[in-house]
Amino acid sequence: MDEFASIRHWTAGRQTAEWQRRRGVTLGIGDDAAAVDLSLAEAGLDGAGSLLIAVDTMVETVHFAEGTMADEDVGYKALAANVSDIAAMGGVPLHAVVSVSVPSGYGSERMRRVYDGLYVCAEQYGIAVIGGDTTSAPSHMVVSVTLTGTVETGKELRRSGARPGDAVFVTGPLGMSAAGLHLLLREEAGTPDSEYAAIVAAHKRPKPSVLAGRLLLKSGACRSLNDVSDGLASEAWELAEASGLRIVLEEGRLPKSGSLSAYAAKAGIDPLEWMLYGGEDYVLVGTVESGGADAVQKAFHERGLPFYIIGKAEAGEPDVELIPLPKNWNGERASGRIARRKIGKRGYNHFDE
Ligand SMILES: Nc1ncnc2c1ncn2[C@@H]1O[C@H](COP(=O)(O)OP(=O)(O)O)[C@@H](O)[C@H]1O
Ligand SMILES: Cc1ncc(C[n+]2csc(CCOP(=O)(O)OP(=O)(O)O)c2C)c(N)n1
Ligand SMILES: [Mg+2]
Ligand SMILES: [Mg+2]
Ligand SMILES: [Mg+2]
Repeated sequence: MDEFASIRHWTAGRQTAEWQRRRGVTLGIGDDAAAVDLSLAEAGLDGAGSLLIAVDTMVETVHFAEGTMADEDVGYKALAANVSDIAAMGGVPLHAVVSVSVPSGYGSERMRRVYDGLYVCAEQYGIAVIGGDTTSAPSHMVVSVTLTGTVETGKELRRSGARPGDAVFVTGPLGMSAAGLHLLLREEAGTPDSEYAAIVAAHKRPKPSVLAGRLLLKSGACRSLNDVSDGLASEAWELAEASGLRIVLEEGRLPKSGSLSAYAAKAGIDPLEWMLYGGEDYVLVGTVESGGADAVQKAFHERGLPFYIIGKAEAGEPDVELIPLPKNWNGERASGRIARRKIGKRGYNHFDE
């Protein structure tokens, strides 16, 4: 199959013209560029919209490897990682443009499976796939997705809006993806123990919450927002630096799932390592004005969505600190309080030595 037949094989007949038209697409895959009527794409917003644009790339051996992700999972997660960035602006995802670089030995069927997963994600989040690019690659696969979205103009939730006194929250459990990756890289038997299905699923099929971002935006109480791709510590640092303040997290409030605890105990690893520095959680972290925190939490719980207050923002130089659990005390107390621990700007960094 040549390049053009392959592209048709991966994409043709996946989404109806009506599905695309509802997202403003007037010209989809097949010409020099796609065309979108933005006035249609804004439907559903509470007022005039701005265009959001994000791109994230997945590289074989860096983001996935044989044994950690099936081909379908790669396609799904390449799009889901971008959905997470649109959600982190309080926006609604709309259109995806997909670039793939494929080693010649991989064959068209394997890429079709990548697209099977990608279209599952597109269906789940209401996204129109409108174009892309295809090249060969020397030895490893690269999948890059550009995703557009829309958000009420001037209302997008930025990293820079936190203020001293805000409550810091996360919208889901932490560390599960890193634990799942640890298991997948070490599992010799093949099929992992079903007890750990949740951490494996968190790694392969993250579920970013667009609804969570929309609730935060509509609440009027959310002041800053980010998504957790590189780890809570790294993302909290981004909020602290963008907003110019100190973020103080409480270890005892960080949401920890049962399957994470069980697997960490088995692996002999402190789960806090994964919760702070693991990454790929694709939950949202941000701040709400403290007086509005209860109402936001109620709105989340009414919709069956998790919401955890995990700390607070304080005036000061950009910094991230952790109030440890009593078990981690070394007996020290600073001015009558539990000694806080500085949290380094550590997380997943592509250029770490
Ligand atoms: N090669 C690049 N050229 C221009 N901008 C970039 C490049 N790589 C990243 N950025 C920008 O830098 C910022 C941080 O990127 P990144 O850490 O990848 O964000 P995220 O973790 O949300 O995906 C984003 O605004 C992104 O658009
Ligand atoms: C085989 C393999 N090794 C390591 C990882 C862990 N990992 C790779 S990239 C990454 C961070 C997130 O990816 P990035 O490209 O930095 O996303 P962004 O911050 O741009 O959203 C993590 C934790 C993995 N997923 N798979
Ligand atoms: Mg990125
Ligand atoms: Mg992000
Ligand atoms: Mg990153």
